[in-house]
Amino acid sequence: MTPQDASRRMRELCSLAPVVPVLVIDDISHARPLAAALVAGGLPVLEVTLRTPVALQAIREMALVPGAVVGAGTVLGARDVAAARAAGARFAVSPGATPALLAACEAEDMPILPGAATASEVMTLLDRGYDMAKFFPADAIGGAPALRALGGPLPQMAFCPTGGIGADTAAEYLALPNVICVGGSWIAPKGLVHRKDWRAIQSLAQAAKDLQPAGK
Ligand SMILES: O=C(O)C(=O)C[C@H](O)[C@H](O)COP(=O)(O)O
Repeated sequence: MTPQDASRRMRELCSLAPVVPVLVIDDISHARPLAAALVAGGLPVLEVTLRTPVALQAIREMALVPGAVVGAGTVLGARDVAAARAAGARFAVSPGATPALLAACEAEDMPILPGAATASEVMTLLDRGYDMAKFFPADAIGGAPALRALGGPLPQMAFCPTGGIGADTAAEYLALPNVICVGGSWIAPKGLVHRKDWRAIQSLAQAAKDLQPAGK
């Protein structure tokens, strides 16, 4: 898959809803009901981080939920790409981007949302043919003002900012012309997941789906 095709696919997926829930699953029994609640709330694109022993199995199970488009997060290298692909992940997300990671995704036909935090990192991705990236860790590196500033000289790169974003700040990012969607874990907080409060999570998803860009 070419970088251009990968970015086109990621732009399509990121256009399906304003928020991509970032999920850390440590109990496999949570996978299906959690995905069902998020999809029912209007957030079909789900990122399951490869940070727990059951993450790959969770991707497999969540992919069976009608309407869910499940990808793998925390994809750091070729081994993760192969494992994510075998589990049925439809896309990969990474906090950064290395030549080896990008080459693996291109070879394995895995659309990737690579991470970038600086102008040079954005330029490196643009040089390779990518025009959709994750801005990470968004809040810690300057938030919406930093992303707005990057959009001045580099308007051709679109972003999904992630990292430290919450219900209170998401709208500010969504108002930027270079933001298609935002990512975050606030839609599926640990406490609610452990209490299996799927109804509350569905409500959080619904509120996130209905987010209006600030000032628009
Ligand atoms: O795992 C990855 O690929 C990451 O880059 C990290 C995630 O994007 C953050 O964990 C988002 O989580 P919050 O800041 O809690 O919304």
